[in-house]
Formats: sequence, structure tokens, C-alpha cells
Amino acid sequence: MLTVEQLEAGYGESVILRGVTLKVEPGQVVCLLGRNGVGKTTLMKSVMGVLKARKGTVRYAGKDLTRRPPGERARSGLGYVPQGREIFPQLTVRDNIMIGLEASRTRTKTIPDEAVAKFPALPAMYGRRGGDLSGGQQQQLAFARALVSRPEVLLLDEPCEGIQPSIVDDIREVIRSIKAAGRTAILLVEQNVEFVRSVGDYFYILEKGTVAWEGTPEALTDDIVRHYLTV
Ligand SMILES: Nc1ncnc2c1ncn2[C@@H]1O[C@H](COP(=O)(O)OP(=O)(O)OP(=O)(O)O)[C@@H](O)[C@H]1O
Repeated sequence: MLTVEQLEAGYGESVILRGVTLKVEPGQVVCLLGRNGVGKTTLMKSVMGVLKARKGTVRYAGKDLTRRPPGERARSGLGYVPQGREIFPQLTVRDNIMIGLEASRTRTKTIPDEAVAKFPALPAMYGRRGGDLSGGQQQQLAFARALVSRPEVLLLDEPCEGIQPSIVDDIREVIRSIKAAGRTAILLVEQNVEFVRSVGDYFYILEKGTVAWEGTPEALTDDIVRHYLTV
């Protein structure tokens, strides 16, 4: 289980997270919602260790990761698809995926078929530069790069942002198939409420640097959405 307790984080003088507590149980899809700029990406970065926590803890499988570097968190079982995908544009698709493999616990030097099985179009593009792919193809690549390490918790930061509707449906199916396989939990940041309702098991809403609401899909009513998420 991934647990975040009383997490505080920010940039320079500005404090963004002021004591966030949440958890992700094995196999669950947990969604993190909130208006623009509340700190959802900041939370993902702090969980992954890209941004240092100022206070509080990040624990996974009984291990305190709060002061551990991102590579160690990846080897402990956390995978990350960052906002904007962060594909290396000059590297080939194959080399982008290899970066995920090198950061992982696995020792193999070849891309396992199962990691790209969900993205059958990718292997034909292995020789192309990451920067030449479309947004949707880059998102598939970012998923594959995270999945090669066989993560137990996958952090997905706005995977549908800037993606055309037909590809959004593909991403939904990928999330559902990861969930159905039962081996990987997901912490999902996404603005699209309809999308998160269709995949989520549990929801947290951030406001003013803290968790303002949490609950099940049934409890996430239209009134709650209006109250916390409508701009
Ligand atoms: N590198 C940075 N340096 C300084 N301030 C930052 C930095 N990154 C983000 N911020 C600020 O921190 C706040 C939280 O940003 P964050 O990206 O975590 O929000 P978010 O909830 O993910 O928003 P969005 O939905 O727009 O992606 C914002 O006010 C943002 O301007």
C-alpha cells in the first residue's frame, strides 16, 4: 500500500501542499481531483521524489521513501507517467522505453513483449524519434516506458490532456486492463470528471493545499463536483 501522510511541499517561498494525507490500496484506481493550480502535479512529483517533501511522509510497502531519490522509488515499485509525457524528443522510441527499463528492478536489456502488448502499434515505431510521434502516440510511449518496470503503483498525471477523443477511449481501456490484471494500483490525476468516474474506485479532492473531500464513486455526486471542481 502507498500512504502519504501530512505531506507538505512547495517551490521557494510558496507552500503548495499543506498537509495532504491519502492512500492507495493494492489494485485500486485512486483519482486525485481539484481545480487548476491546487497542487495535484506537485503531489505526484513529491510522491515520486522529483520534488522534495518539506514535511510529512511517503511510504510504500512498509518502507519510508520520503528521503529516497526517484530511482530508488522506481525500483521499489512506483511507476510515473508525468504531465506532458516528457518524452525525450531526440531519442528513438526504443531508447525512450529503455530508459524506463534501466530505472527499474528488472535486469533484462530487451523490451519485454508484455510491456508493449497494450500498444501494438509501438514496436513498428521503435526506430523513430520520440519527438516525431503524435501526442497520442507519445502518451502510449510514456505508458510503455513506465510499464516496462512492472510497477506496483502507477502514477498517471493527466494522461488525457491534449489527446483527441478516440485516443482518450484507448487510454481508458489501458487503465481498465491494468486494473483488471490486478497487479498494479493507479494514482490518477485527471481533469475530465466523466473519465475518472468511469475508472475510479476512490476519489480525493484537493483544495487550499489539503484534502477537502474524499469518497467513493457513489458519493462523488454532481453537487460535489459543482462545489469543488466547477470554475
Ligand atoms: N516549478 C515551479 N516553480 C514555482 N511554482 C510552481 C512550479 N510548478 C508549479 N508551481 C505552482 O504551484 C501551484 C500548483 O501547481 P501544480 O502544477 O501542482 O497544480 P495542478 O493542480 O497540477 O494544476 P493543473 O491542473 O493546472 O495542472 C501553482 O500555483 C503553480 O503555479
